[in-house]
Amino acid sequence: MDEPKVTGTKPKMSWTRKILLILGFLSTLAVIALIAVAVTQNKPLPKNIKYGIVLDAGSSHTNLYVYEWPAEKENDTGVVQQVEVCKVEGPGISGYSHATEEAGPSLAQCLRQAEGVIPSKQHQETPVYLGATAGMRLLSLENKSAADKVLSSVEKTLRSAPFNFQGARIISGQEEGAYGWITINYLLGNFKQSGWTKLLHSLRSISETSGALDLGGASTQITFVPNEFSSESPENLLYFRLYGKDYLVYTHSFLCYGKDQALQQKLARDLQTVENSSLSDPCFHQGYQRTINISDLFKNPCTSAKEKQFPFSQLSIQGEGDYQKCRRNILKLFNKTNCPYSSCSFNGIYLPPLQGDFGAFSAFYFVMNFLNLTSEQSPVALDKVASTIESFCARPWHEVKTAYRQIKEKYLSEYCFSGAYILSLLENGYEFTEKNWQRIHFLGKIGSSDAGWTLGYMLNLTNMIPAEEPAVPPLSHGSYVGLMVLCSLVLVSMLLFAWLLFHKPKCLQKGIV
Ligand SMILES: Nc1ccn([C@@H]2O[C@H](COP(=O)(O)OP(=O)(O)OP(=O)(O)O)[C@@H](O)[C@H]2O)c(=O)n1
Ligand SMILES: [Ca+2]
Repeated sequence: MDEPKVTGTKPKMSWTRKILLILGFLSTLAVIALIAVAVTQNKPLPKNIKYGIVLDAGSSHTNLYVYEWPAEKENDTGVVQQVEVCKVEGPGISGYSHATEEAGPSLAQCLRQAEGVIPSKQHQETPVYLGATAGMRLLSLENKSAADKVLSSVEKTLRSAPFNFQGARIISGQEEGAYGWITINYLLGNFKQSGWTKLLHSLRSISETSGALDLGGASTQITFVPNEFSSESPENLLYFRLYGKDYLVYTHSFLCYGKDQALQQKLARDLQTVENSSLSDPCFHQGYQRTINISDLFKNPCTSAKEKQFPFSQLSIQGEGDYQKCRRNILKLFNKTNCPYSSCSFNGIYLPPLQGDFGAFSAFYFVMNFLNLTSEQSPVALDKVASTIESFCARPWHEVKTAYRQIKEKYLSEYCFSGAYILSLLENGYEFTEKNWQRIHFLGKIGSSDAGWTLGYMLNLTNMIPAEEPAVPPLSHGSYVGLMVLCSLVLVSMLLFAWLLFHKPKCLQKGIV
């Protein structure tokens, strides 16, 4: 049987169609190549991590912080983060005034911990700094040679660690305030905004910085950018140029107004009025008792002026748990009578009108956090804060002790005093009102980093905050690849559309579908 013959010939492809097909094929190839190049060639380089160590030698204890950041992004804001914190066992380094050679070895365990966190091949290049604050400032006023010996002991230990020792020194109160302010604004991303956030911020005019409130054991700092510039008290003004912007910052550090020294001051003053060796104290819980050596009370420069002879060597403190009385008692620590400037906080110290938001950290945070008063979702009003502290102070000591067994007795017994002191300092000292109280944010950490002066100190000493804004690529790698893919898809769609226009496939011709 004859095979049926195929009739008719295949229509010849027109030249236009052929060219279009080739063009389409080549464009698809080009798009694939473009995407491949975008993804591979521009892939961010493998991260090269750098490390830095700062020891915060505070009056009550020493903390060691390890920070890390990607080497390529050193000058960006918000790239340095805390990866480790180690609390040194025992007292702050100023507590070694009678055994100065033991100050350094007390840091050894935390240094070993840092060795475990940082890859060994990077130990040598990792800078280590130690900054001592108010405890050492006081020791150096009281006994300069003991303070020097403590610093030498600490230096010896730090030099024997495998890191790159960069110095151990007492930082000034001004530096402590300024670096705390730099830290929180760096971490909050207030210094530099890029791209959309910059536009958004300028539209909402929120490119402001946040003030910093730091409460330590021996000193307290207040730092912020005031609204109006005044040259009344130049020692309280600092000038910074950061990321291309000028900042005039007010700062003051009150030595002896940290929470431990404020309590010492209060006790030294109350002692002047006692007739026997017993003192009723409204700032401790009812049923709480503590005995202190009178010679210890007058040992440091915060209290030494009040020293006199007493017919007893020990003082027995009995708690009364009376918040209102405690507030009145604390008020006497703030001398508001004479102010040589247009406005003052207390003790004749210049304070410009308070301005903007404040981040309050260290003991401001520890105490308010213990009292459950730090919620950012529903900020607690000033009167509610006061009533919470009042009811806490009114609880008998045995009840408080059983309710918070896990908390160190030294801390727990002082939260009533500390709560009352914080309110006195903020309300009476700095004159925060019901209204601007709402602008205080109690912060422990920002992201993974503790709020405090150490990060700002390291950023400054490693020149990681440039004066001028560094040039940044307009697009991030992700946005670049995304844009590439989008453009390619648009291109392919257009080619497909053009092809469909010139060569209508049969299925799209009228009447077939
Ligand atoms: N969970 C905690 C931790 C600490 N504290 C107390 O908070 C105070 C301040 O602690 P800190 O900010 O660490 O002070 P230092 O840095 O040691 O002191 P300074 O900055 O004045 O040198 C100390 O009295 C400490 O007893 C507290 O009540 N509760
Ligand atoms: Ca401190």
